[in-house]
Amino acid sequence: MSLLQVDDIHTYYGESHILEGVSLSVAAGEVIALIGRNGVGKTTTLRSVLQLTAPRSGSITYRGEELVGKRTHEVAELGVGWIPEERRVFSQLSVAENVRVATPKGGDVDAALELAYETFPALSERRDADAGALSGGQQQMLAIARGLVGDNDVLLIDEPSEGLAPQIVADVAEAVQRAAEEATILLVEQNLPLAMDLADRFYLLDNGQVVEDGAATRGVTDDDRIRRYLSA
Ligand SMILES: Nc1ncnc2c1ncn2[C@@H]1O[C@H](COP(=O)(O)OP(=O)(O)OP(=O)(O)O)[C@@H](O)[C@H]1O
Repeated sequence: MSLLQVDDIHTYYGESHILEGVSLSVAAGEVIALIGRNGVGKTTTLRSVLQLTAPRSGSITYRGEELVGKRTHEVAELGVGWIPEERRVFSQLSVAENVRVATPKGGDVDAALELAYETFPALSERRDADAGALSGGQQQMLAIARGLVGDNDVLLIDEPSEGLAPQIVADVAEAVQRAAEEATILLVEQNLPLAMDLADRFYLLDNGQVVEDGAATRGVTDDDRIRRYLSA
């Protein structure tokens, strides 16, 4: 049974019809990559799941429970975590404080810190540094760590490699892989080889519709049809 099921959703910004019947499913433990050119609706799909931009029609269920119609904080409370492209960390707080404030009320802060540091040893070394002083890759790790300690079973991760130098992208890839040991992941990623390395399956979006899906393998990066969809 799928953990997260998106069924024929139509999502708009005002009059602009952005998602035109997107369906996808994510099973527990999977890493799913959502790929496609700029502006095809990848971020909007994540925003739809979170009810940040609620679909006008269609259904999104999490553990069988309908999310459409819920408030975003209710979706978050069910265990759906969001790691937006802007890597939301508190730059003036230390690494440890960033993890602490992401721990749910009444949660075990020591256990959260241990999980964060065990998953990302680089964060352990910088635990007292201000988050704003971390490298881009380390900030991404911290953003993912905050998602993990927030008691989330699913993480929606938007473009984690965006704007990072190639040697740092490798750190981010490792961060996503480590997070995948703890949570199910729906990942938006423009870097096709990286997406194929990280994911079990992929969905390719074009103009607000899923046009391809399948197993995520390196062979996908050579597929002419897929490459045509991805070239601008
Ligand atoms: N707040 C908004 N108001 C109006 N239109 C928007 C808004 N956000 C996004 N759009 C439009 O919706 C479409 C889909 O955007 P979306 O961000 O989902 O694409 P994407 O596939 O994630 O691409 P990118 O990699 O550029 O983020 C684009 O045409 C975009 O211009």
